[in-house]
Amino acid sequence: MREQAQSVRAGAKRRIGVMGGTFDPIHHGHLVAASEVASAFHLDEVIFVPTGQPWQKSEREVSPAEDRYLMTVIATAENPQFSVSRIDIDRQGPTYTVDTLRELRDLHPDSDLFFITGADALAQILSWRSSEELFELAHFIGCTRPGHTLSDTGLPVGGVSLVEVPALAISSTDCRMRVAKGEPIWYLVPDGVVRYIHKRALYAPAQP
Ligand SMILES: Nc1ncnc2c1ncn2[C@@H]1O[C@H](COP(=O)(O)OP(=O)(O)OP(=O)(O)O)[C@@H](O)[C@H]1O
Ligand SMILES: O=C(O)c1ccc[n+]([C@@H]2O[C@H](COP(=O)([O-])O)[C@@H](O)[C@H]2O)c1
Repeated sequence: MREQAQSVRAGAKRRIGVMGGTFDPIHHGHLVAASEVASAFHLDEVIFVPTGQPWQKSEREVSPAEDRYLMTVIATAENPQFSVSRIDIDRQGPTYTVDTLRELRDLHPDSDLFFITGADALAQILSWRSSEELFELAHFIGCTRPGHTLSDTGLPVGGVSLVEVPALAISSTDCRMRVAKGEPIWYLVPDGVVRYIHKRALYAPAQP
């Protein structure tokens, strides 16, 4: 029976989760969402893809891509199912998910891609570049997030699944504000990320 299951699996396509984000900084809300979706959708792996230039966040200064990339590596290092890709930070210009998914499809032609997003990002998806093509490249999985309504209204039928994940009312904005005010972020982000933020003096108020 076990051998049969393995042979079925051997012929199956790999199932790859893609968790895109600015990750400024990465926090436990991101990690729980990725872990829950990996389990619920039987994913073989999840690739975290830090954005290069998040064009819909252009109204605020974003930390250097290299810092956001390294924090994401630190946060995911212990999980053998998780890895981090540089494709978006190494591409020039604004980051568009359609480019991310095209590149990942070319790198993993025999895999099915599942793009993982929180309720807030899912609600904006029709404003993303080439949004109609996105649903041909990947299946989208929207996760619940405290303070946001999860809905697939207006999105292609069959192109999106909605998943309830354990609620973590954590945001990168709140983490940045806490650091700026000298408040703790222990247990909101992985310990190594707390130490990295202090080492690089990220989010600290500018010196007069
Ligand atoms: N607590 C959370 N629960 C579920 N999904 C989340 C959570 N925080 C972020 N996400 C999702 O993770 C992805 C990347 O998010 P992002 O890096 O922008 O973090 P953020 O906390 O929303 O940042 P910011 O506060 O700077 O806007 C998005 O799809 C977002 O919806
Ligand atoms: O493709 C787009 O036009 C687009 C616009 C806004 C956000 N995204 C992607 O959505 C993901 C979450 O973005 P953010 O800004 O909430 O960190 C991340 O992978 C972004 O690249 C993509």
